[in-house]
Amino acid sequence: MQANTTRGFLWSDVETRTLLNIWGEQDIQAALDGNFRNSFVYRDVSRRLAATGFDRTPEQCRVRIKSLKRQYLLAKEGNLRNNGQYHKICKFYDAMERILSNRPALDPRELMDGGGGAAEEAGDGLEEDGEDAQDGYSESMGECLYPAESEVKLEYPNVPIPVPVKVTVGSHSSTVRPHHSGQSAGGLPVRTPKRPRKRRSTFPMERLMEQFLQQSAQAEDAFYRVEEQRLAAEDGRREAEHARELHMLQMLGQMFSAVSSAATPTKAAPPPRPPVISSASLSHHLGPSGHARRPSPLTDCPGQQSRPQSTDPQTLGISGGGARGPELEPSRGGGGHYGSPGWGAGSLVFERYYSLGSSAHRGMDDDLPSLVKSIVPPLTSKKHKGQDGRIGIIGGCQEYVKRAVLNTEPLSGPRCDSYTGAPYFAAISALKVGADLSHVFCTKDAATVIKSYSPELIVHPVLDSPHAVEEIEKWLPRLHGLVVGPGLGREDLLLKNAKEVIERSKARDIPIVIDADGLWLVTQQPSVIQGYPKGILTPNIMEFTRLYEALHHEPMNSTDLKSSVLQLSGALGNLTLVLKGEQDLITDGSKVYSCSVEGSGRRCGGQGDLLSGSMGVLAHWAHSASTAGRIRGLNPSVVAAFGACSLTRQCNSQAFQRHRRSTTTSDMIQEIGTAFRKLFES
Ligand SMILES: NC(=O)C1=CN([C@@H]2O[C@H](COP(=O)(O)OP(=O)(O)OC[C@H]3O[C@@H](n4cnc5c(N)ncnc54)[C@H](O)[C@@H]3O)[C@@H](O)[C@H]2O)[C@@H](O)CC1
Ligand SMILES: Nc1ncnc2c1ncn2[C@@H]1O[C@H](COP(=O)(O)OP(=O)(O)OP(=O)(O)O)[C@@H](O)[C@H]1O
Repeated sequence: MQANTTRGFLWSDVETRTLLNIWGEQDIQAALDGNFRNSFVYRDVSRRLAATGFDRTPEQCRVRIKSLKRQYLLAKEGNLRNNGQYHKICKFYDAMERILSNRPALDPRELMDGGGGAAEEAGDGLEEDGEDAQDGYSESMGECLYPAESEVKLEYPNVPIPVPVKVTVGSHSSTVRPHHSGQSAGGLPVRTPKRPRKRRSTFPMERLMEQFLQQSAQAEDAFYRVEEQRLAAEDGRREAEHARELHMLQMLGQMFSAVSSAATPTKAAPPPRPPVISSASLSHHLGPSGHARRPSPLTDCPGQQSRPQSTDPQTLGISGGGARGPELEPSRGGGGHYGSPGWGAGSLVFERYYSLGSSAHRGMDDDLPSLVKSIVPPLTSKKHKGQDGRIGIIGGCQEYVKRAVLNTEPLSGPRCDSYTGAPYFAAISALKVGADLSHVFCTKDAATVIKSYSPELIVHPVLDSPHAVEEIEKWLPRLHGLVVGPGLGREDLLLKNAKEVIERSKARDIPIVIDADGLWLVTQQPSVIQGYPKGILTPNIMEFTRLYEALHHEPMNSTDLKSSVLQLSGALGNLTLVLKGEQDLITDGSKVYSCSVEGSGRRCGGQGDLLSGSMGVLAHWAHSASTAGRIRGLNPSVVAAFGACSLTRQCNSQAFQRHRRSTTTSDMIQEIGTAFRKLFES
């Protein structure tokens, strides 16, 4: 007698093969065919198996066979034969194939409903089959795990099939209730198969695939969630580390300044008052449009008299497009004032110099380049359009107007307020830096022209409409940053509308950058932006001088620009100021930072618009970062200003390397992507 290798409910391969040999015998198959009351057949199978040395109950045999049939069916219908996978699903595929290919069809009810009446008849009840459990089938439930979706293409014989062989029928045979009274040749009762029940069986592979795909998608989701958490944790760790380093550097800086002030007590004394020059003398120095009269913020329009005339070679007018006169070259950028070694002293003023890249800066406590890097939002697939910034530009007009005089001075002639380039430069720069949407609010006539420059811009022809403020205000809830002034012109109506928009934007806490003609407005009505923590002014030397004199009612000291910016910022309620020039001076009234990223000698018009447009985006990012606690101890507006200055200068340098003297602002805009990467993403 063959040794019984059965352990518990597990079927060994030898045992399974023996079972299959018995089950495949012709008489057994014939008895099973079309016969759903088959317990007597399995009793015979069990007896024959016992004769080979394996003790299994009839029910165990039936369940094992059922399981094997499911595996076979799955492998066969899943078309796995071609790719050789079928053996993985049905180990005994070949044996099953050999046996079942002689049968007309495989009865799904044997697989799906516990073998018809057999389960009811089997006195032993159902036992869990270890191997079946491993296969993932639930034998005890008597069900296939695959829900009904696609029909199994199985056929049933219409007529009872005679059973030509003798099968020992046990005492339970009496319980078999044939539908037909006919007898087989062997005397066994032959039953007409029941009308097929409503099929719960369906082809499982599709369902399996669906489940598999669902699970893969879930696994992928879970992976990304974990990955996001990991990145956030990493960010947090880096920020904490950075904050700690900053703190230590600050402490070191304080120690050094304490030591140095103790060593040189005379340094604490106020610097000697430098020679004073007025905007008039500066204008005289710069060109023929200078005016010696000291302006008043309320009644005077100092710039109006010094407005560029067509004779000024630096004016951007069509006729003035030639190269700047060589005699003007040194005066631009303060004629060396910015670089003057004299402006380093003064106990109130802490200087910080930065040049290209974070490694080259010589700052002690505030690592501005790194801070700018830290505010740049990551590019992830999880974001939606608009999240990285929706920026609005207030400016752009195209009209030839006779200007109404705002002061007592006579107007020296018609003035062309026709600026469509400036708002375009600002808006496209905002996009190129990384804003998702850029809106231009301009006059009706300018809109088509601006739109024609770029389809990427959203242009609103509302600035001169009777309901301009209401029209623009509708958009404010959607804007993250506002740039007021590029190409705004100086028409009363437009300035009035711009002023109202600034007021309403302040009420919404939107960062506001004011440049060009917007500064003209501030010169006349400083209160429009005074003390607003999210405001930034970006004057060039002319605009700065006008502002200074309007606020201080005295000529500006142009030899100590650092003190001047501090004073002006203080007078404007610690507003952030950027004085553009050979070095850009940035302050919020507490310290002066200097951005001296190398540019070039090329000073084409529109560079300021690139600066203000990109600053609008960076201001949004910086304030968001600050709200999220990623910038501590430093005014976010200062960080944004420093970022935009570095970027503009880097663009200038890169464009100049390619185009030399023919460099234009459009060439610089082309460089924004690479310049940004080089400065902030390397
Ligand atoms: N393509 C365009 O449409 C452009 C339009 N722009 C717009 O033109 C309007 C007037 O702007 P302006 O800048 O001409 O302002 P202003 O009308 O106040 O003129 C300033 C004067 O100062 C001179 N100046 C500027 N910086 C100087 C410096 N560092 N040293 C010596 N002189 C200096 C200029 O050459 C000019 O003569 C604004 O609305 C502005 O936005 C400019 O942004 C340039 C490009
Ligand atoms: N002498 C200089 N050397 C290097 N960079 C400079 C110099 N002067 C200005 N810049 C840079 O050019 C940018 C624009 O400054 P600019 O003085 O041209 O502004 P603007 O006159 O307002 O421009 P716009 O022509 O748009 O009105 C600033 O970011 C500044 O850093």
